[in-house]
Amino acid sequence: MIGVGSMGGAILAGLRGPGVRIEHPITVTTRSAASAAALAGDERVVALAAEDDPEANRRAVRGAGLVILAVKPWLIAEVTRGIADAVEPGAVVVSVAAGVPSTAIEAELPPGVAVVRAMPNTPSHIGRGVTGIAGGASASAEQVALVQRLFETVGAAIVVREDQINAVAAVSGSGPAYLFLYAEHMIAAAERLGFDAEQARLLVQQTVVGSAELWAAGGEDPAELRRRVTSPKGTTEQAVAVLQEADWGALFDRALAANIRRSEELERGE
Ligand SMILES: NC(=O)C1=CN([C@@H]2O[C@H](COP(=O)(O)OP(=O)(O)OC[C@H]3O[C@@H](n4cnc5c(N)ncnc54)[C@H](O)[C@@H]3O)[C@@H](O)[C@H]2O)C=CC1
Ligand SMILES: O=C(O)[C@@H]1CCC=N1
Repeated sequence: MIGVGSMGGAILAGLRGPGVRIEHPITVTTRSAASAAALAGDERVVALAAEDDPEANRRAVRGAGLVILAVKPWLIAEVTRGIADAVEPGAVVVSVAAGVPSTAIEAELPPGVAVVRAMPNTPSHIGRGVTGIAGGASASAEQVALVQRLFETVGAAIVVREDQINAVAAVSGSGPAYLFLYAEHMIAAAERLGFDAEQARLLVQQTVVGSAELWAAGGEDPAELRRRVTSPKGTTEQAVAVLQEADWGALFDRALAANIRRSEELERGE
C-alpha cells in the first residue's frame, strides 16, 4: 500500500482488525519516517518511509500481487510512474483516488498490469466500510472480484461501472463527513439548550450510533424507523416539519452534485 493517511490508514486498520487473517506481511509506504515508525512492532506490517529511502515505493511493490495506491489524486500519476518498472507483471493496481480515471493510471503502467478503482470510506477502519469497485479496461472480472474480496474484509463492497465511481464517492465515500456534520450541529444545538459539552456529546453520539445499529439490526426502511419515533400530534413531528422546510431532497441533490463536479474537475487535472 502506497500512502497510509486517512483512507489508507483506515483500510490498514481494518485489515489488522480481528477476523482478518494476514498470511504475508503487508508492505506499506509512508512519506515520513515518523509515520513508518508508528507502524513498527506489528509483524503483519512492514512500513517503509519514502523520506528515508527514495526506493521505498519500488521496494514495496516488488513481489506484490496487489498494490493499493492511497495518495492524493494529484500524486497518483507521479507515484504510479515511479513504481511502473517494479510492479510485477500480472499484478493488480488498485487506486482509491477520487477523480483519477483508470486510463490515466494504465497509461503509466506496462501492459499486463491490471488497474481497478475502489472508492471506500473511513468506517473501513473498524470493518464497517462500504466500497464501490470498478475495473479498468485492463482488469478481468476475476481481478475485479479479487479486489471486491479484499474490501469485503473491511466492510461491504459492490461492483459498479467506472462511470458510477464519482457518484459512489459523493454518496458513501464522503458520506461519513455529512453524518459527522449533522453530529457537530446537533451537539452545538444541545449545548445551546444548556447541556455541558460532555452531556451534549453523549446524548448525540448515543443517538447516532444507537439509531444506526437499530437500522442495521432490523433492516427496516428508515422511513418506518422514523415513523416509530414520530407520535401523531407529538413532539417529533414538530421538529421534523421544521427540518423539512429546508427541502432536504433538493439540498442533498445540490450537495452530491457539487461533490461529483469536484471529481470531474480532478479528472481534468484542476
Ligand atoms: N479520506 C477519505 O475518506 C477518502 C479518501 N479517498 C482517496 O484516498 C486518497 C488519500 O486520501 P486521504 O487518505 O484522505 O489523504 P491523506 O493526505 O490523509 O493521505 C495520503 C498519504 O499519502 C502519503 N504520501 C504522499 N506521497 C507519498 C509517497 N510518494 N509515497 C508514500 N506515501 C505518500 C502522505 O504522507 C499521506 O499520509 C485520495 O486519493 C482520496 O481521493 C477515497 C475515499 C475516501
Ligand atoms: O474528499 C475527498 O476528496 C475524498 C474522496 C471521498 C472522500 N474523501
